[in-house]
Amino acid sequence: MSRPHPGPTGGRPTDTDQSTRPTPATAHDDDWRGVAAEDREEVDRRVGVRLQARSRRLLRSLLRPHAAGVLLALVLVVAENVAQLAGPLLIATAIDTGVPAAIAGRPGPLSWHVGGYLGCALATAVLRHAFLRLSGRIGQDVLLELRKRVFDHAQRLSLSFHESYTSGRMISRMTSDLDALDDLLEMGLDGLMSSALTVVGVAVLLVWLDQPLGLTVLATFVPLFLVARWFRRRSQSTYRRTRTTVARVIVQLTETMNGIRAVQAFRRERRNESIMDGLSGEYRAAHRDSLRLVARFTAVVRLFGNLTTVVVLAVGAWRVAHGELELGVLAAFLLYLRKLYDPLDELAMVANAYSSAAAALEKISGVLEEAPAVPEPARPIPLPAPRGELRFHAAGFRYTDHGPLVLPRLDLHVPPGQTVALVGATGAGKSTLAKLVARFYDPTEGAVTLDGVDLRRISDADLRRAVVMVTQESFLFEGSVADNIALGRPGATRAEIEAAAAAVGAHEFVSALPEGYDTHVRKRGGRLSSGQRQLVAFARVFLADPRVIVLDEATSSLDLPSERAVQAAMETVLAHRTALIIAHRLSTVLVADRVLVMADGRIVEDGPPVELVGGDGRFARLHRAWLDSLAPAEPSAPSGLAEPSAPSEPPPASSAPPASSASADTSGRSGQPRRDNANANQAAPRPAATP
Ligand SMILES: Nc1ncnc2c1ncn2[C@@H]1O[C@H](COP(=O)(O)OP(=O)(O)OP(=O)(O)O)[C@@H](O)[C@H]1O
Repeated sequence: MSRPHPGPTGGRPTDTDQSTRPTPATAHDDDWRGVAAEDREEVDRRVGVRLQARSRRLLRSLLRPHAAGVLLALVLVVAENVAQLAGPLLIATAIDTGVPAAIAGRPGPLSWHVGGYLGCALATAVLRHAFLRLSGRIGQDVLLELRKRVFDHAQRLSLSFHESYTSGRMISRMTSDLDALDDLLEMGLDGLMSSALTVVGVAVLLVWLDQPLGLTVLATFVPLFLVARWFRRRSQSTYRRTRTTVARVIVQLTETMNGIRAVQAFRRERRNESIMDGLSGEYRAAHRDSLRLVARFTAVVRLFGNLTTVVVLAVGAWRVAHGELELGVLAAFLLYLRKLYDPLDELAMVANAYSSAAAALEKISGVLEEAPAVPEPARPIPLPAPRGELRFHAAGFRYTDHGPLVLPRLDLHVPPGQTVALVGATGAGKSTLAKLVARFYDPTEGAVTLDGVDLRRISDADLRRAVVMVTQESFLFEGSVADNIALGRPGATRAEIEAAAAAVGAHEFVSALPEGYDTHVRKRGGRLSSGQRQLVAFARVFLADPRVIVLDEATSSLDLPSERAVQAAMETVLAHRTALIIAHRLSTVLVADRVLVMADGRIVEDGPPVELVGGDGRFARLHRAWLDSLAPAEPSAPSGLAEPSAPSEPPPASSAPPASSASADTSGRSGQPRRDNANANQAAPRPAATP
């Protein structure tokens, strides 16, 4: 099920799953695995067969735990159908024997027939009720299980999968696709079982009642079968298209709503409207095509039904007139005919729901088949007390199989407890390096180790305990402030949560909130300011107490007091830990023990910050360029360096860090010598705060 494949999601087999790595000979055969064939409306026979087999496997695995229930449902529906089918038979014998006997003064047989008919009617009602309850419960249990499987699996799929798959498509799998399956389970189990049984039962009875007429009716099944086959083939691609187009609508909706601020800020409403109109039009067209198909199919089935009734009536009447057939038998025959074609109509509906659900299952099973690109090791090496020593061993990385080499063979050693600031122009590879440390991705070549152990050999639990990445977003989940801090260490006591908040200086503002630590932060922490959100995120990390922190430090949006508070909190959190900081502010760069200047995925300078600033390397030039940019009268910054954002606006350290200003607001935690302190105090604005 979870066999890795070289798909668009970047799922790469690792050394932990060598045994299942596809060989080159099978690479072409794998072009349908996972979500690889998801956007294809037309698939060749080979792929179609495999996709259907995969869907069936999933359905079987979902139904297996309910085997006993499904069996009981089958028994109930068979019994119900028997009871229902007995009705016309009782009427036939009542007409042919019961009524004449009653006319002759013997009401006994007719009363038996009437009583039997009543019993059958009651049994039908009771059995139907029991069947519907049972099948409804099984259907909902199956859906619950599938929803849970998809959600759990999606959470474990790697960042690379979600980056290319998008949340909109995931939502589509969890909503409209599951709804399609719900429709099938709701009406399908009932419709399919009772219709199929009725058709078979009626067919047998018709032949038993009168062989020539029965066989005439059965002959019409041949063209019906051909029509059904045509419908099934056509509906597969139509429903595949319906599922794909509805997913596109949801993707567009999700993207628009997630970026509603940007949409309004850039007046993108018109453009979005035309995109949405196009996508909705495609969805409507696909849906309309499927409805047309159903309309044609049901109309043909009806036509067959009615034509057959006409033939049976004509032939039957002629035979009754010639004494070859009893009137009661003809009446029963015509009643049964109705019972034959009504379920055929229903079978058409079931086939419709089945095609829709099959297309949905194809997509859902594709997601479930995706393997995490960073799988848990089968035999992890325990890391109970990590020291925090990081090493890159000729680590190379590309985001996609054929994409550019973003990090070409990187060698790096970070001793335990060292604070390393990563600087460099945008796109230099800082975040990529940081993400490899947090194991959001595995290196394409080489290895990254923690305390000498390849990250791929460390269990998720150990790795998450040892390494924590804090991103710029400081993502807060819905829930209270305390809940959000406790994410760092689930099960932490209230006292521990408050102590963590106090350690990073968050206790004061949290206590001042209307309900203190129990205050609900609202969606994405919308109730808190960005500085407060960062403090909560730091408290979370402090509580988690990891050995290694990877920090994408961005405080450019903060006002001065908030930035100071965050800076102080950060220093508390970083103390005695190995830290890799994507430094956006010079204050951070200078408190680091070491600066790595990156360009094109390589480390081009490496040393203590004061040394680099004092030298004549890239970092020093960047620094001087920024200083130059602060003096409008003087010549502008030398070209060929990362440009400061504007002459009057200090750039983030990741572009050009000004040493001077940073010294003014750092506490000197690192104890590094400050060769530029004299400069610092006269210097100008803070680099990342307001100019
Ligand atoms: N998910 C991704 N898929 C494909 N390419 C990516 C992805 N993320 C980053 N890249 C590419 O990798 C290179 C390095 O990006 P990275 O985000 O590591 O740079 P960075 O130094 O952190 O930049 P910034 O300071 O702007 O965040 C860039 O060329 C970028 O386009």
